[in-house]
Amino acid sequence: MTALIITVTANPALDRTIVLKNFKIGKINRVLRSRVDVGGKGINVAKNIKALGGDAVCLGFLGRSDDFAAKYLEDLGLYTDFTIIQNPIRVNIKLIEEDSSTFTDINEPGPEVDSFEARSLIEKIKFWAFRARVVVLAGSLPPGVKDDFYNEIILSTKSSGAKVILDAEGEALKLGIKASPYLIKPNIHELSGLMGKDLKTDEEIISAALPIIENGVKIVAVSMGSRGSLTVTQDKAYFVPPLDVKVRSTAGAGDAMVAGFALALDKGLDTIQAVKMASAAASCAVTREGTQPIDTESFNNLINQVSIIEIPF
Ligand SMILES: Nc1ncnc2c1ncn2[C@@H]1O[C@H](COP(=O)(O)OP(=O)(O)O)[C@@H](O)[C@H]1O
Ligand SMILES: O=P(O)(O)OC[C@H]1O[C@](O)(COP(=O)(O)O)[C@@H](O)[C@@H]1O
Repeated sequence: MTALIITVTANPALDRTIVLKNFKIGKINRVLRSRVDVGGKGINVAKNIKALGGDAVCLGFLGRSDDFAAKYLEDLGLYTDFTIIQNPIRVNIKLIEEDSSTFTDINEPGPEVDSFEARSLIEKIKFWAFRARVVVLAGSLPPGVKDDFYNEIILSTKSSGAKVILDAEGEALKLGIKASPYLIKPNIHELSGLMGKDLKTDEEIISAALPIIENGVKIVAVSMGSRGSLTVTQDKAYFVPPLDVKVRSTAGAGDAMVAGFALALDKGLDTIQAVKMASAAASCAVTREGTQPIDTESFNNLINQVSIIEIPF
């Protein structure tokens, strides 16, 4: 078997996207249109890897009644090996207000997971990591799963040689970083939360990223929403301004970015190529409502428009 990309989604979700003209709080709101996507961070990463011509195996938790979600992913051509748990996955609301182009996420905590279920996912990940070049650990942890979940996975898959990408927040991110994943992709709010202060300037972001790199993480890719992204390595920092696209929904932009990085690492591309793929994928994602996969044609178009500005430090 050739090397694969493994994505782990501990907290999958059905993303219900609701489009309104404008949200009137305390009133009846009529929905213009809506859609449902099988999502959650690792799953979105896998959907986008597939859309870009790669292969991925989706691991994570799915409830006993959620086999439709696995079927949906298999119909997209993805491999799945979910750990089946008692309780069903959550529903997350993605609210789009057309008039103001405002995007609001309302995420449920997710199903309760017991320690036996958590242990069996860890064992599955260990098995698959030895068949993978890249392992993506992404998203929140559902109730019952301990904050050191990602930390334990990173440590226990080290000997596999697979490169781990971690996209998490809060304590799970903090503890995960201690195990030195290859790449982390916090957004600016998540990195600010980690530092305990609001990071605004490039200099502040670079200063926050460098100690993380000194501790063993190779790449800190910080997404900054409509401001683009800043990717920091041991000796270089690359700023990518946002591309000029029509933004229809920001949900899933970070996941598309991670998909670009994962695919680039899987292909053994250098950091500049990886940043290009990640940025083009993220820009593609914002042009589509909900967390549907990106499309190859616009990706191929946008990748030529990515400009990378090296920031000296
Ligand atoms: N409003 C926006 N306009 C243009 N590009 C955006 C916008 N929001 C996100 N992006 C693109 O998607 C990337 C990831 O978005 P971000 O919101 O920072 O991630 P996350 O979804 O993880 O919070 C950004 O670096 C940028 O390239
Ligand atoms: O696990 P979390 O942090 O609650 O995030 C889950 C949500 O994030 C998404 O994966 C989108 O993430 P991004 O906007 O960060 O790319 C949705 O599919 C899902 O509803």
